[in-house]
Amino acid sequence: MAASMGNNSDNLRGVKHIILVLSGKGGVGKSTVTTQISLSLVSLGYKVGILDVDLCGPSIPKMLNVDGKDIHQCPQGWLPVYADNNQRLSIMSIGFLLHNKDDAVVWRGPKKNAMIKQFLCDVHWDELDYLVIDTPPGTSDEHISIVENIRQYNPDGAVLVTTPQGVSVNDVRREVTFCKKTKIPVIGIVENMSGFVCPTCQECTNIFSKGGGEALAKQMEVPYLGSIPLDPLLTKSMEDGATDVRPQAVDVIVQKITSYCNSSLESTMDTT
Ligand SMILES: Nc1ncnc2c1ncn2[C@@H]1O[C@H](COP(=O)(O)OP(=O)(O)OP(=O)(O)O)[C@@H](O)[C@H]1O
Ligand code: SF4
Repeated sequence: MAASMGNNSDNLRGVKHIILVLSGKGGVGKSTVTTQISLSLVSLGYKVGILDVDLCGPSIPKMLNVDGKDIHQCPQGWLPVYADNNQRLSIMSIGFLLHNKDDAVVWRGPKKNAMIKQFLCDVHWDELDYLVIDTPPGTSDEHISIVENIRQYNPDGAVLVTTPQGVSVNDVRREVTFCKKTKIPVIGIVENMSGFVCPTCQECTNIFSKGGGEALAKQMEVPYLGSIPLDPLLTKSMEDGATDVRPQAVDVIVQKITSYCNSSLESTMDTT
């Protein structure tokens, strides 16, 4: 891991909006949704940063084809890696800092929490419209650490990712409770892997019962942002680090996220 440095608490000051991406369990597509949301924001002209704090499974660098890049330091902290030629998408991942990909898996809680704190404070993002934070699965001490370290920057809220299966939906229920307890607003729920897109004819077939995320959103009185189907072309593009396949549903979800964030910014300005 890179040399440690002092906490530069001003590094998030130039970030207009902070969004957390949470999921109740692993493998439901949290990193995919983080990446897709970010690419959609960039396509709208925003300057976006992705902070990959998934200590045990940092997958963002591979998905954006910047795996193995070296991290450089400046007086204010670590410099993120650009994932596009126009320098509108910058990435910082715990994966860049680990010599051995299995290191973080064996860390105890306090070491993980210290790492998260340093990671949130010591990355020099400069000016960003959106910082999208990919968190570890579940609701653990690590999540509390993340929330504690960003609270002073008024994060806009959390996007909760679920899949249509009942067990995943139950996990999201816990995430909603976590957000309520930690006073992080829920921007909304995304149902991922909702139906399967046939690679031959592009027909979408529902394998699991559809609509669990929407029903849960209604029940928990939080917004429903939309569903993203399981698309083998998307799996392949994520594996190859390509950024050319973005389901249409993502842009619709991002429209809802940006209008939520703009209205939360307006209401903050009204009260200041
Ligand atoms: N809508 C989708 N269509 C096709 N493939 C998808 C979709 N969502 C996720 N995947 C694939 O499923 C796998 C798991 O996704 P991802 O890594 O985003 O999950 P995760 O919840 O972040 O997992 P982890 O808990 O390990 O961080 C990846 O191979 C990804 O490409
Ligand atoms: S959706 Fe159509 S093209 Fe795809 S596998 Fe089924 S029948 Fe074949």
